[in-house]
Amino acid sequence: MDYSSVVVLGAGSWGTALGLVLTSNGHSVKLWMRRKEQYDLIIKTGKNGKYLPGIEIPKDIQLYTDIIDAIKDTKIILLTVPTQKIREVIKTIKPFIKPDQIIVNAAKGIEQKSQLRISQIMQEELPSQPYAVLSGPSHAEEVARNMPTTVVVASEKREIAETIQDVFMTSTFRVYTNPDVAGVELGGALKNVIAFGAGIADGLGFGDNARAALMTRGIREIARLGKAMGADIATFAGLSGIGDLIVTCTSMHSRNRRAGILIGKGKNLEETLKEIGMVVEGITTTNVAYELAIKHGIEMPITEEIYKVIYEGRDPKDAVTNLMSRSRKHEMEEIVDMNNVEW
Ligand SMILES: NC(=O)C1=CN([C@@H]2O[C@H](COP(=O)(O)OP(=O)(O)OC[C@H]3O[C@@H](n4cnc5c(N)ncnc54)[C@H](O)[C@@H]3O)[C@@H](O)[C@H]2O)C=CC1
Ligand SMILES: O=C(CO)COP(=O)(O)O
Repeated sequence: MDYSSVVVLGAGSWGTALGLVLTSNGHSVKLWMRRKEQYDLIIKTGKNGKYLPGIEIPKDIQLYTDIIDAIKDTKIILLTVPTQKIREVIKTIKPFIKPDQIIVNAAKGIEQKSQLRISQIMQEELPSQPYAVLSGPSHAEEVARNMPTTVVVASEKREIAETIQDVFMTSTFRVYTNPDVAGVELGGALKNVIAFGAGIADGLGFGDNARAALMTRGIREIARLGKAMGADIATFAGLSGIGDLIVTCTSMHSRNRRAGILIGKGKNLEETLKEIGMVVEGITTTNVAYELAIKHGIEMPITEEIYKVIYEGRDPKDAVTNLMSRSRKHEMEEIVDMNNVEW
């Protein structure tokens, strides 16, 4: 089968950058955007405004504002709208989608209302549709400049994962496969919470030690929740787990980290989101992760403190004090049974 035609739904930073990868790989690419002003701006300037400054959009990328027109005659539908809008987009295309069109999700989040991952939304809305998720350490700003990047694509069906691997792979965009859809989706979503926290630490004026602590203890709590939710714990040691956590906690491209920095410096949430001007998935994911931790009985102290900062107005300095003064722990507490270990 010919997989050379792809439609990208969502023309923000990520959708545009992935559109560039696919075009450079010889695919025919359609880019759908909801807003006519954005369409007009790209036509007029050849660039995508604030979403990807300084990057030329090749004329080969066909622009659409009509989503039904856009998905026609394509083999792959790539989702790059913010997570909370994905169900709305799927519902819109549902009556028009063909059974062999593969949905590839590249958004990183969990639906707030239902607490569902994107593959679970697909199960509800389009259960027979072929599905894969693409995730990993990959800032749009670098991908759009052909800087070496590695990602992972997960699907329950090996054939689909390998098809999507071939479609995206270029000499600068290397794609691995993984069967663990839950792990890849959860790693990509939950790292944004920790990155937001790492940003807060930076905004408070802390250093590399605090960031390393948040990343190391953060991946542990991500893996704890992920395991309870059916993911393979090994996935969190991979590109969509620790890999994405590293890039998001350390890069100034990260919207989540930058938002955290502003909060750490004393801005409120409204000012922060306005200043970032792009989706900060970690805000809603913090809320969902906090609730999921309670539901599954999992200790997630970092997530809990970030939740209280965002949603209950806790002073970030108090959040740090709380984390530092927790009762003493064994580093491997969930692996080592302290009552039964000779030590
Ligand atoms: N920017 C990046 O480097 C990366 C982003 N992602 C993920 O990709 C997803 C999108 O992120 P970005 O492109 O950064 O966001 P963005 O804020 O740059 O763009 C989001 C786009 O979605 C559009 N949009 C908003 N509401 C919509 C709706 N109801 N219907 C249709 N379109 C709508 C906006 O107009 C905008 O064009 C997020 O889940 C993010 O976590 C994943 C990897 C890298
Ligand atoms: O997921 C990302 C990089 O892999 C993008 O993270 P931000 O949304 O924080 O920019």
